[in-house]
Amino acid sequence: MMSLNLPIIDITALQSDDINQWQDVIEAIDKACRDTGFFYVTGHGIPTEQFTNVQTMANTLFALPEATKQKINIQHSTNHRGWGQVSAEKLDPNGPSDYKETFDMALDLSPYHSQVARCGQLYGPNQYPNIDGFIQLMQQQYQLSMEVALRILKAMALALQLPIDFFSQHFSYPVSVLRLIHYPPQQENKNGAGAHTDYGCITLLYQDQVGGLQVQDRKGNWLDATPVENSFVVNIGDLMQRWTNDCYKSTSHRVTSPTSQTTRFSMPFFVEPNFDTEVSTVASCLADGELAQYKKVTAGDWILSRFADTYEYRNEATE
Ligand SMILES: O=C(O)CCC(=O)C(=O)O
Ligand SMILES: [Fe+2]
Repeated sequence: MMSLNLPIIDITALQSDDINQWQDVIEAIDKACRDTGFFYVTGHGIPTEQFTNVQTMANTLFALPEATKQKINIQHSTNHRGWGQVSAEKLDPNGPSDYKETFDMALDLSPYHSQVARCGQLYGPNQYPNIDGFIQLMQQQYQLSMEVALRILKAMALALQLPIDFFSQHFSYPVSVLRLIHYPPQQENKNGAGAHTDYGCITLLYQDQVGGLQVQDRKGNWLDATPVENSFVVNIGDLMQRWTNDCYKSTSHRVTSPTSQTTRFSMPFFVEPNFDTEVSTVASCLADGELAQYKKVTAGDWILSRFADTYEYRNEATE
């Protein structure tokens, strides 16, 4: 398996109030988005210690007895929060089930919030395990990740000759999700997570040093996205691809399971805007007379349609 030469982009400059300082980063991000749609980001400002703490917390969660985790099973959540058992997901609908255990959290809204009435399938309360400090640490991580994401989205907007807040303005009630993933080792079947594209704007992925993430290049080859310490792997999701008329590519990726006693931890932050965000091709991504390839879509409707492909139990529930 070949390694992939994904660019490593230090985004420290995006913390500067002086946008002139952003130029090199903007150009590097723009190039990576037009090329593989995958890049590493360093200089995000989140200390290593924070990730270590979250990873320790995740280990505690996944080590709980099965019966305890069942109490917060995502299959009993109307708004897709909580613990997902091994094989609950099939990211490649035509492939085998994913060999991974998950925990999803997002914006915590009361069941009576007006957004919940708007879309109860994506908004509402979280389901948390009863572990000291868990809620606070996860909410912190969500907040910190969101700040990094919005900085990157601002750089992308500028790269696309759009107003700086073109994307970030749609994050007052985001449906973004922070997910913890535990990949147990396997002997035979090597699928950890099936080939897929992500649904949203971008994804920030923290991964430990075990490896297993693979990205498909333009020729269809699967290449290793080897771990880079203290970085996020950033990739483009479907909504951004639609917004940019394929200028920015939503690239297929998958995960192979670790073998022989190793477990792998990863933590994607799926950066997804307000449910009602209308996504239609931006003018700067169309040449004169060129037609948009995608119809206008509402972010939430798009995400729900992709969910339906991934989780069989959701279809059973709605049929
Ligand atoms: O665990 C990983 O490295 C990637 C997971 C992923 O692609 C996803 O959950 O969408
Ligand atoms: Fe993914």
